[in-house]
Amino acid sequence: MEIVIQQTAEDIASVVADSIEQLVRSHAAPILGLATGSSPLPVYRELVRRHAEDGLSFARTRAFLLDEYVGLPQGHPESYREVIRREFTGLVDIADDHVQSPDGFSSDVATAGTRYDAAIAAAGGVDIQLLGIGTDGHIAFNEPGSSLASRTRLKTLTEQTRDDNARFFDSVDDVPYHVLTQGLGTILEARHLVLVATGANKADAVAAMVEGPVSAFCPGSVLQLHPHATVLLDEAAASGLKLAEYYRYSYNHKPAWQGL
Ligand SMILES: N[C@@H]1[C@@H](O)[C@H](O)[C@@H](COP(=O)(O)O)O[C@@H]1O
Repeated sequence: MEIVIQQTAEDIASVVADSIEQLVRSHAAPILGLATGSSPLPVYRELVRRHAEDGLSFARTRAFLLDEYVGLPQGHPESYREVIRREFTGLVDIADDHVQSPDGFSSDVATAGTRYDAAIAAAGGVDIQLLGIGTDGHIAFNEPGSSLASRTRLKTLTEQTRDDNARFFDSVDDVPYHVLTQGLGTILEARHLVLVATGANKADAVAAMVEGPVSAFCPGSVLQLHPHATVLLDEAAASGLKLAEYYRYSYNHKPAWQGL
């Protein structure tokens, strides 16, 4: 796992956008894994800017979302399908039918996960998977206790996550209890994992993910098992890391050709 500490969320966005741009320009059929939440928003803003100003095209790109609420009506503004359309895919030239999400609107949520994993595999797998982390250490919607080998499936949100996400709804009572989420095993199959965390409220979860034991108790810690995982942090999110100085030193001495 590589830890990259930057001053601001915009600095992080620029580094991540470089990596995505390199993939999208060089690959015949790039596959992006997209995350919702506020952490990746500066990355999306930077990609939209590069699309508008530098001609960065996503016409050959396909995208898979990490997760989706279950029980919201189709087209609900806070469904992750709508959020990603509003924040990113609707603002660039990626075809709408090239963006897929777990079908939280399905009458058959029990099998929706299996169908979603099959769709990702049929597309050839995800090249770059963007991730955030919840204050309880969850990635996508894999709450503490999620199997490290889990596949896309129905999960129940913790009260902490429902409280954290209440800011997007009129009240916490409107936050669904259930979600469909890529499993930790599904996420591990992406070729490059890129996790972004900013702010002091993420410092404990980041420390547990990076320097704690690999444990279902902190689902983000599963990144320690991936051969190519990059964690991008601002100073506040990195403030609980014991080896922060080493991570800075290592990144500063990285060969220029290596990229993320
Ligand atoms: N399902 C999403 C996660 O993918 C995201 O990482 C997390 C943190 O969100 P934020 O970046 O807004 O803190 O929120 C939600 O629970």
